[in-house]
Amino acid sequence: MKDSSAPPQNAPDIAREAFRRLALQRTAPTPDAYRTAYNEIAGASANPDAEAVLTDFARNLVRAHGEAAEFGTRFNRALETRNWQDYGEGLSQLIEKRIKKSPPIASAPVYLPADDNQQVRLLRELLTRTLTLGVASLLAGTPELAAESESLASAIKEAQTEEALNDAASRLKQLCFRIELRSGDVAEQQELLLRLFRLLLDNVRDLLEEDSWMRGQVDVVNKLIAGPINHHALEDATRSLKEVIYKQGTLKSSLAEAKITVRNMVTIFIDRLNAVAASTGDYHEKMDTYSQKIAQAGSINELNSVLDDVMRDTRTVQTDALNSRDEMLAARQKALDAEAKIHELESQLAQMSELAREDQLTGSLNRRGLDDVFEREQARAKRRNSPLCVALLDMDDFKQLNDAHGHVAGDEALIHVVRIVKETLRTMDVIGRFGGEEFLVVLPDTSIEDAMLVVARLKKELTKRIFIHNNQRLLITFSAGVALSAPDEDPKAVLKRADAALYQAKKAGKNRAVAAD
Ligand SMILES: Nc1nc2c(ncn2[C@@H]2O[C@H](COP(=O)(O)OP(=O)(O)OP(=O)(O)O)[C@@H](O)[C@H]2O)c(=O)[nH]1
Repeated sequence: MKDSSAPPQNAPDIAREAFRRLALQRTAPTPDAYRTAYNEIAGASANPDAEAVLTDFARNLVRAHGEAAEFGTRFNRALETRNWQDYGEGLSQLIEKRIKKSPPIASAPVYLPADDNQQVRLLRELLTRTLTLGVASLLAGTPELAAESESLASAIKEAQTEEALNDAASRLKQLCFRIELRSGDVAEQQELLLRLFRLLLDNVRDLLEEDSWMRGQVDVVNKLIAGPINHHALEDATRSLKEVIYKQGTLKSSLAEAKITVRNMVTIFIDRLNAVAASTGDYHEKMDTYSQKIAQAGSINELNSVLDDVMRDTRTVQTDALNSRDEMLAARQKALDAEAKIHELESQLAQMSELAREDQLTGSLNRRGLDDVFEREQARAKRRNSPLCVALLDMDDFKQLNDAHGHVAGDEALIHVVRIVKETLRTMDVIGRFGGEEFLVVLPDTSIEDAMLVVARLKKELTKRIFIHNNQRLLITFSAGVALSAPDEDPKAVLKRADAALYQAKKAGKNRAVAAD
């Protein structure tokens, strides 16, 4: 059943109630009177709580002081007379007054909550530390950016207002932008420097082609700039470069000293020869005079005195000649000693240079050394029109050997293989370490058939001279790819063919050699 005291809910009911109210009040149903009645009924019905809210608001204002209380009284009046229009106008005026009274936003500091919650405080502290300790020290090379980072950190630490924080945020953005620009510049500069350095090294290398001992130095520097440049690599390379420079410097100065000694010896030698030539020349002249005097001598006494002169002069020449002979022998000995020293020093230099081409573990050549040898042998093969072969050897199941017997056993096995290869091959054949457990053997003046026989001989030798580790006999085998180099073939292409043949050998069951196409 419908509650007759409840306000009407829908439009037809509200309209009916409006006409009823006008009739009861004996008011003429003009459009204005009808609209007022309708709105009154509809307003109460649409939001029965709105009036309560407005009443509360007015009541609170009345409790305030001054102007606010005046507005409260006005609203109360409007409520009593249900003059919503006046209430509305009053509200607008109140809002307008409040806004005008407030100072302009720019100068109104909006204080941040005094008690930032724990996380915000932590974040603020982290940002400050990042800027002072991290970013500023990374920017040590750019003092103005480092200073800005530190000043920004203290600004963030002290920021009390939203405005101060906004200001810090835009400074932070600006700083990031400047750092980005700066690091771009540094990376570019570094790249340019490296390129320049490489160019310089290449040129130096060309100039030093004949001067083999200097190549050791160039190789170390080349290695340094080839890989990824990190702190460790830089330290290692600098240390080894210093060592090489120091050793080469010492040898160079000893070599220079030895050369000076030889030169001095030669000078003395020539001086002595001159002295002998001079005294004997003089002697011959005197002898001519004496033989004339002898021929013209008219008496024994005269002849005796001439002979006395001859004897005296002869003795002088003999003494000079003996002195010269002793001095010359001594000088020759010194020259021989100096020459021996030069040979010794030169061979030391050659060894040092070889070191840069040598694999430290096995003492065979390294990749760089192999490149040089292959290039040299290819040129020689072309000149002599002789065949040149390479064999790429890869240890079989080496990982298994490492896993079962340890890495040291693996290392010793590699050394063992190199020793056997060196002892089995001719002196002109060369072995070098191509990669971890891969070796390249360069076989000059060898046809592909002979190269296959050489590899078979190596295999046999490895089974005969078995590798022993911790009193255990371990059989080491390898697979091989053998290739004949065409006269002008790019070394990379030869190796690629050898590698493909090696792959075939592995695929076919390992412990075998395959000749490349
Ligand atoms: N001890 C030692 N092991 C090395 C050295 N260089 C490479 N190795 C190891 O050699 C193993 C090569 O493994 P793989 O490439 O799987 O070859 P593999 O086990 O010989 O197998 P196959 O070639 O298929 O016969 C790896 O375990 C490397 O760690 C080295 O200098 N010393």
